[in-house]
Amino acid sequence: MSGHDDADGAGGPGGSDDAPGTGGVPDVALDEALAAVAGEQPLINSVTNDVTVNDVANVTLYWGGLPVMSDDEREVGDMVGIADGCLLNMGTVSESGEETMLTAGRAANERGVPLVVDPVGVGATPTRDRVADRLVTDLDVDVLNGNYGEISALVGDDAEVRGVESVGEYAEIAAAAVECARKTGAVVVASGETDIVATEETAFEVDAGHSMMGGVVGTGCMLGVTLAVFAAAVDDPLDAALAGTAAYGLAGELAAEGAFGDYRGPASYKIAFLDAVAGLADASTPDIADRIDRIEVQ
Ligand SMILES: Nc1ncnc2c1ncn2[C@@H]1O[C@H](COP(=O)(O)OP(=O)(O)O)[C@@H](O)[C@H]1O
Ligand SMILES: Cc1ncsc1CCOP(=O)(O)O
Ligand SMILES: [Mg+2]
Repeated sequence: MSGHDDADGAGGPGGSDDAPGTGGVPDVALDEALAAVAGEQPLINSVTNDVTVNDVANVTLYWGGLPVMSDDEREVGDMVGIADGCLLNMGTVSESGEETMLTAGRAANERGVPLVVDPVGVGATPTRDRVADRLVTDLDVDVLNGNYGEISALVGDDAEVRGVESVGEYAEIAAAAVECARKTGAVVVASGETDIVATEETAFEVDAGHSMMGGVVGTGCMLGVTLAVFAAAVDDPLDAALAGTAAYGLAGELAAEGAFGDYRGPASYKIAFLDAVAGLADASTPDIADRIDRIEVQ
């Protein structure tokens, strides 16, 4: 595992710690990030929802990681302790599941295992607001992903989350993502037509993806575990979030272009998308620098 506490200080592909690339954008090498994932085969424990659990497991595997879905209070701490990354997705969280997520998250923090949180549906109900608040308050989260509505709701901005769906317009999403990063200490990925990756200081726009992705249940969940896989193999959480978000969007584009077979609608698109995730490293090693722009946020 590489984790964030490696002593080698190599910083992984690219390097936000080093000289930034053009326009203050970190110079993240996607081919190196994909190779790091393939080389390390990170074990990712996902405590996730009942709806998309199988997709989350397969995406872990297709990037080159190893999935495990331990969510039993008796063993989850041990499993996370030997893992290289951990995802907490609260999509169908129960009362006992909430405690299990906190146990898993604490084990990740104690062992320096990169932790990703997807607060699915936060903003939709008071229960979800309370669970999400506990996760981001009690745990040190490395990367937090949610759709525009969820990220806006987390910071108390106007948001409409219907069930797990983001509804409405979010003109200030970059500012909300930076505020969310300040509140949680995490690198924040706000997903939507254009993905925003934010730190406490700045925000980046990642121009990758396809509208077909919005018509498949679970693309947000699969983005979450993608971020866990990249965070496990790439030392810096910002580099990992940028590489993971861009790689995921590129897979969505390749699938939409038909590079992994014809599709007839959202169901067959999903299969092509999963194949694109599995085949991205061999299909191309694209330069993602021209897909990432810095956004000025106060
Ligand atoms: N209209 C769109 N155009 C391009 N990419 C999209 C679009 N809608 C969703 N996506 C992509 O689908 C993934 C999931 O995003 P989103 O639908 O916001 O999450 P969720 O499923 O959690 O609501 C992200 O990678 C996002 O970039
Ligand atoms: C429909 C649904 N209900 C609870 S979890 C879930 C899946 C949400 O998936 P995503 O956040 O990727 O759209
Ligand atoms: Mg989601």
